Amino acid sequence: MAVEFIKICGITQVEQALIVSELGATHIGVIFFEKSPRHIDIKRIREIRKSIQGKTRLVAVTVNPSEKIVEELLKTVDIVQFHGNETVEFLSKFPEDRVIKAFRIKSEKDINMMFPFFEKNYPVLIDTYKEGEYGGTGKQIDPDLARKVTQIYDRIILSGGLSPENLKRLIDHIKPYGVDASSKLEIKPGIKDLEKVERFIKIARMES
Ligand SMILES: O=C(O)c1ccccc1NCC(=O)[C@H](O)[C@H](O)COP(=O)(O)O
Repeated sequence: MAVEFIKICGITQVEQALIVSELGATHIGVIFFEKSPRHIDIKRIREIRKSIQGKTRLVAVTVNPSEKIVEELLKTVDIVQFHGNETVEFLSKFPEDRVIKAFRIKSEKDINMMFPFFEKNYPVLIDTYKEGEYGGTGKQIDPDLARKVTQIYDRIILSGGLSPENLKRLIDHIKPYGVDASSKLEIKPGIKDLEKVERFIKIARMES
C-alpha cells in the first residue's frame, strides 16, 4: 500500500529542495536546530519556501523551541515538527494542523508518553532512540516496536534509518500513514544523493 505522507528531511539547499519537490515528496524537512550539522537559518528557509511554493509542504524541525520561535517559523513554513520534550499543552498553543510531534523510542514503555498526543489527533513521528542525539542518526527503528505503535494509532509517520533498501519491507510490516528519511539518502550531512531520493519516493508511492 502506498503511503500518503512522504517527507525528505534535512534539506539545506534551494536547488535540492526544488528537485525533491519535483520528484514527488509531499513534505520537505529543514532543520532549525543549531547543534545539527544540517541546521539552516531563517533566511535560507525563506529561500527554500519560495522555491517550492504551492507544491510540497515545508516542515521546520526544532528541539525545545520557545513559543516566540515557533510563531516566527510558522510565518514561513507550513508545519513545525517538535523533536524535544515538548508537552501537549505547549503544542496546543499552535494550530493543530500545523504541528507534528516526534518521539524517539526504544521500548514499549515509551508508547505511554504518546497517548496525550494521540488524544489530540496530532500526527506523530516515531524515530529511533540514540543516547545524546535528537534525530537524523540513521539508526534503524525496531520494526516490531513500530508495528505496535501503528496498531494503536493511525497517524504515525515512520522514521529512523529508512532507505531505498529497507523501505518496502518496513512499510509492508509496519503499515504507517507516512514515512520520513534523512541520513541514508545523503552524500554527506545536509546534501542528498538525489538518485537515492528518487528511488525512495518511487517505493513509497508504490511506483517500483
Ligand atoms: O536531522 C537532524 O540533524 C536532526 C537534528 C535534531 C533533531 C531532529 C533531526 N532530524 C529529524 C528528522 O525528521 C529525521 O528525518 C529523522 O530523525 C530520521 O533521520 P534518519 O534516521 O537519519 O533518516
